[in-house]
Amino acid sequence: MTPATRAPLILASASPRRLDLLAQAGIVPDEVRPADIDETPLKDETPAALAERLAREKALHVHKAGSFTLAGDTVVAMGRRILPKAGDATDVSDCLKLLSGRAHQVLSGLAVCAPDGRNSVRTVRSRALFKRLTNSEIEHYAHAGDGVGKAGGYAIQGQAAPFVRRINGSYTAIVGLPLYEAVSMLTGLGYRSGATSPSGAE
Ligand SMILES: Cc1cn([C@H]2C[C@H](O)[C@@H](COP(=O)(O)OP(=O)(O)OP(=O)(O)O)O2)c(=O)[nH]c1=O
Repeated sequence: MTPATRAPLILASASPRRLDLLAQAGIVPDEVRPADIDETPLKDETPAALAERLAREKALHVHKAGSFTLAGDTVVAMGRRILPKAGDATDVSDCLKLLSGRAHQVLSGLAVCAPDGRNSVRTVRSRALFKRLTNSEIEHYAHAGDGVGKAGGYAIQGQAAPFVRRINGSYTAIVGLPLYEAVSMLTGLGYRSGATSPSGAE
């Protein structure tokens, strides 16, 4: 085994959740630099294509030669319909009315830029099924503030947890960063954090 290279890691994110999730994997970025990009979907862009494009753009926006850069993007969709990142209680309530009693997809774009110029991008797909929500549950949650700033207007790690009957895929992806895939991509491009690297079966 060759000695580990230790190029710095930049997390291209303003999301405290992404930082916390990385810390769970024993990875502490050397720098956190939010990427201020336009997140408007392109005409006819699919949810998966949007998540992947935004993750790539965020990573490229802040990447510096000689560093690893990691970025993610979460898109909540019902079929081809992309739900907004909720800006206020009304958005949260509109999203929950759509999500109530139905299944939706969570598309998690991931992008890693390596110090040697290589890039890796992928999308992780998860699915969540919501219970049927009462008007009072919707209004209570919308005014609690928990869903504001979240894709699809809810946070599975917060007060919306009891709304989720079932998930398929990756819990950490729904929270904001698919950890298995993120760590695999980083280590695949040569990042060494000192923490365990993924191995064996998924
Ligand atoms: C569905 C869901 C989304 N979210 C969050 C994760 C993301 O932070 C957010 C989706 O917006 P993103 O644009 O993916 O991320 P962000 O704007 O918060 O941060 P940045 O672009 O700087 O990295 O929704 C949850 O926290 N829990 C959930 O259950």
